[in-house]
Amino acid sequence: MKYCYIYTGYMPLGRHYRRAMTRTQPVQATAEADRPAASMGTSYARRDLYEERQTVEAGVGAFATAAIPSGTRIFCEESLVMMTEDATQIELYRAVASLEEGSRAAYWSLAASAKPGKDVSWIDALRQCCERDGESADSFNALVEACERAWSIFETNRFTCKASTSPTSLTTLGVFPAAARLNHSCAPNVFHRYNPLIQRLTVHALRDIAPGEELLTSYIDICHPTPARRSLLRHWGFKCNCTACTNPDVESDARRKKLGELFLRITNRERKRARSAGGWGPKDYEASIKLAMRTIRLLQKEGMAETDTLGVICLIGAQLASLAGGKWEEQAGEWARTAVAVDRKCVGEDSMEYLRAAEVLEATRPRPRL
Ligand SMILES: C[S@@+](CC[C@H](N)C(=O)[O-])C[C@H]1O[C@@H](n2cnc3c(N)ncnc32)[C@H](O)[C@@H]1O
Repeated sequence: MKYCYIYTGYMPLGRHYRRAMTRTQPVQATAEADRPAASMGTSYARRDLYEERQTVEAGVGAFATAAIPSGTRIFCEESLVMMTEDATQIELYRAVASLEEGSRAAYWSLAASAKPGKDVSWIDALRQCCERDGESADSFNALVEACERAWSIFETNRFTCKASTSPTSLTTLGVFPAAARLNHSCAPNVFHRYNPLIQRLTVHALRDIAPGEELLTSYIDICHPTPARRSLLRHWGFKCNCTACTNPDVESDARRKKLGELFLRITNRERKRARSAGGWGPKDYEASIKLAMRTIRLLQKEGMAETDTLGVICLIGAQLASLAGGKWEEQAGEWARTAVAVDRKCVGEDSMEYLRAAEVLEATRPRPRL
């Protein structure tokens, strides 16, 4: 009988069970697998800038131990495990069990507060494998428990690495052991994003952070009013006590709701423009540019000008204004400069977002007359 080390000790991992698990899809994300290693850089967590500490209500958190200037990259981390959203508990367990010892211990040490999934069909599949292998009921129960714990840790700590872009594509999620200690706020002071070019999760300071402040990221899209944010955060099993949630102000909620709507309208119009194959006229451009303007003003009013959302809208606005030309040319340059500055701060110069913004900025520069 083969044994595989997991957090509870040694556990039987029989012939059928192993075969059942190897039949499943590969667990490591493959999209970036063939990128050259040279572009990936190193992994680090700036322990010289922060420390992990127990909090009163939110488990372990990360706290600044030095002044952290806005834009500082605090984490640049490889994932321990990366799975597509359709992966089963068994597949996840297999991925964790196959980690080298240090990484496996790091995984099992993470918080587990997410509730078990509703779909329990994987338990039947596991039972059949265990029965075929002649495993005892105790072994089977321990294995179910291990799979459930692996799942809860994953659901508690995963960050989105590749968002689904269509109904047929799947979201990829990863667990990053140091960044996993970041607690949530709907008024965050750091920003996280997976960078596929370097295959790392990066976390940047959104503003200057003073020593003693907790580093807080947002697990969700914050362009939602308080009740909607609360509902999204139920997944992590806590009620957010950040400034935006404890004093929900009607005007702020209305602004965040409006921001969500405007964002959707702009992105839908952009999709339409992409399908129009150059058939857009000046009025279409003007309507989209005005939507971008309204969104940017609202972001500033809501105190969200520090977030990456501003960079996204400014980039769209800059592209539209540049294409519209004429009276919009100056605006195109201004928005492109803002997008470059926001992306440098939030995701860094090695990110796709920054490179795209820099390209748009270059295109908006006035051409010398011949
Ligand atoms: C990614 S982990 C963050 C690190 C975690 N606190 C730990 O001890 O390892 C997510 C979990 O932390 C807790 N958490 C995060 N943000 C919180 C907050 N604002 N208030 C209360 N609990 C929070 C919740 O239990 C959540 O499921």
